[in-house]
Amino acid sequence: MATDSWALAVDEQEAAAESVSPREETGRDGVGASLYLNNALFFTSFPTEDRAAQSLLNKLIRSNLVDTTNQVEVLQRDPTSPLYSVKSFEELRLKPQLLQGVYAMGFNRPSKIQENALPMMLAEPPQNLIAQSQSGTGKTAAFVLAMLSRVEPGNKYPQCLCLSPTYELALQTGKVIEQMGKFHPELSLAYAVRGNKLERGQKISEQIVIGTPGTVLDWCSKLKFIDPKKIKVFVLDEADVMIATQGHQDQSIRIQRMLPRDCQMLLFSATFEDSVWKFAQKVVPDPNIIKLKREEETLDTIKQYYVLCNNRDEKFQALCNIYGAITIAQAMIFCHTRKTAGWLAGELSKEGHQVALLSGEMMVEQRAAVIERFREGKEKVLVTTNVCARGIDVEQVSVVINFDLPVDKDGNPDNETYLHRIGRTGRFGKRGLAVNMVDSKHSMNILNRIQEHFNKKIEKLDTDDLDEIEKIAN
Ligand SMILES: Nc1ncnc2c1ncn2[C@@H]1O[C@H](COP(=O)(O)OP(=O)(O)OP(=O)(O)O)[C@@H](O)[C@H]1O
Repeated sequence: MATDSWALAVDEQEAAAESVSPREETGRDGVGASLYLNNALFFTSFPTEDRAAQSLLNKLIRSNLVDTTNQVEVLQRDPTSPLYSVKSFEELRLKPQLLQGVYAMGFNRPSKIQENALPMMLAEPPQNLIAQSQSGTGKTAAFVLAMLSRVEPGNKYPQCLCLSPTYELALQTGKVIEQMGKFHPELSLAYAVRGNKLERGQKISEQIVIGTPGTVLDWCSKLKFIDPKKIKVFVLDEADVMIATQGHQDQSIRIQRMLPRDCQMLLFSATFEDSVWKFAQKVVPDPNIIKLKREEETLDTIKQYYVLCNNRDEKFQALCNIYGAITIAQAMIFCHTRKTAGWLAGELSKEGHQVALLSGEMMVEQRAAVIERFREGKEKVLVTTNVCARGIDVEQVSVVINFDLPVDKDGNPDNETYLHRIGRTGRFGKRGLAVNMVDSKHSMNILNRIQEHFNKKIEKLDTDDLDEIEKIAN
C-alpha cells in the first residue's frame, strides 16, 4: 500500500539519520584527544531557531570552502606597518609537519580571509585579531593553524585555549585540530565540556584545550586544571553565537581577564552586529580587524512564477502537473507548517517521488543526515518548513517551490526569507526556477508585496496548460 511505502521511507530516513555517529574518534594518527564523554550527550535536541544548531548544521553539511569575489577589508592597529598577504601556504614558513597537515586536508592555497589573517596571526610579536566573515570561508582552519604554529609540543601543559559556544561545535573544531595536527604525534588536545570529569587536583598535560565558557572557567579558576597564566593563544570562536547564550559573555570575559597580557587574543564571528562588536572590543585589546562582506544574493538569474489555486489539494495538483510536464532534477519545497510539510511529503511519496522530509522535531544530527542524503541525490525532493531550513545553504537546487509563501509571525511578507530561499549568489549564477503557490486573496496580496519589494515581476503560470509549463523549463 502506498501509505506503507511512505512509512517505510520515513523509517529508512530515520535509520540513516541514526547511523550518523557521534564524533568521538579519539587519538587517531597524530593529535590524541582526551574525551571522556557518553554518547547520549551528543544527541541534544536544539530549539529549531537556535543559532548554534544552525551553525553546526552548516558545518556538518558543507563539503567545500565558500568562495567569494568580495574583497577583504583590513584595519590595522598600526597603519604604518606593512600589510602582508600571502597567496601560498609556503610563504608562511610553517613547521614542516604542519604544512604537511594542511596539504593532507586538501588545501592548496589560503582562502580569501586566510590570505590576510594568517600572516597577521603568525607575526612576531603576536598580534590580536578580530575577524568576521560568513560561515564556510575558512576561519576555523585559520585559527587552528595559528594555534598549532605557536604551541610547543615539548611543554606538557595547556598553551592554547579555544572557546566554543556549544559542546557540539567544540567537537567540530577539535576534529579540525586533530586533522591538521595529524603529523604532530606529540601534540594532544583536551575538551573542557560538561560531562568531562577530571579528578580534583589534577593538572592537564594537553597543550591545546577547547571547550565551552562555563567549563573552561571552572577549569581555570575553581578546579585549577589549567594555569591560565601559561596560555599563549586565546581563541574565541563563533562570537555571535556565543553572546546569544545567557552567561557566555560574562564567562568569556572572566576567562580573558585571567590570561597574561602578552597572550594573543583572536576572535571570530560570522556576523558583526553591534552587540558582537562591543563584546569583541572587551575581550580583544588593540585588535587588528579583518572583515569579509557576505556575497549578496540576487533574484536576477531566477525565473519566478506564481500559480493561482483555491486550496491545498489544488496546489498539490498544480505541483503534480509541473512534475508531469518538465524534468526536475531536484527540488526544495517549502511549507508553512510542519503538518502541511508532513502531509505533502506523504502525498508526493504516494505519487512515486523519492521524498526527504525535514521536520522540526528532528535532532540536529538527524536533520544533517537528511540534507546530506538529499545533497547526494538519494532523494529528489526535499520538503521542509522554513524554520527547519533557515540558514541552510543547498545552493545547487535549481527548482524551489513555495507551497506556502514566506510570512513573518505577524503574517506580513518575509522578503528576506523569500530571497534566501530562491536567491543565488554570483558564484552559483546558474539559472533557477521558483514557483509560488497562491491560494487566497491574502496570499495574492503577499505575493504582490514581495514583487513590489524586489521590483521583479513574478509571472502567472497556468498549470493546466502543459505547453505553457514546458516553456518555463527552457
Ligand atoms: N585554504 C583552504 N582551501 C580549501 N579548503 C579550505 C581551506 N580552508 C578551509 N577549507 C575548508 O572549507 C570549509 C570551511 O572552512 P572553515 O570551517 O574553516 O570555515 P569557517 O569560516 O570557520 O566556517 P564555520 O564557522 O561555519 O566553520 C571546511 O570544509 C574546510 O575544511
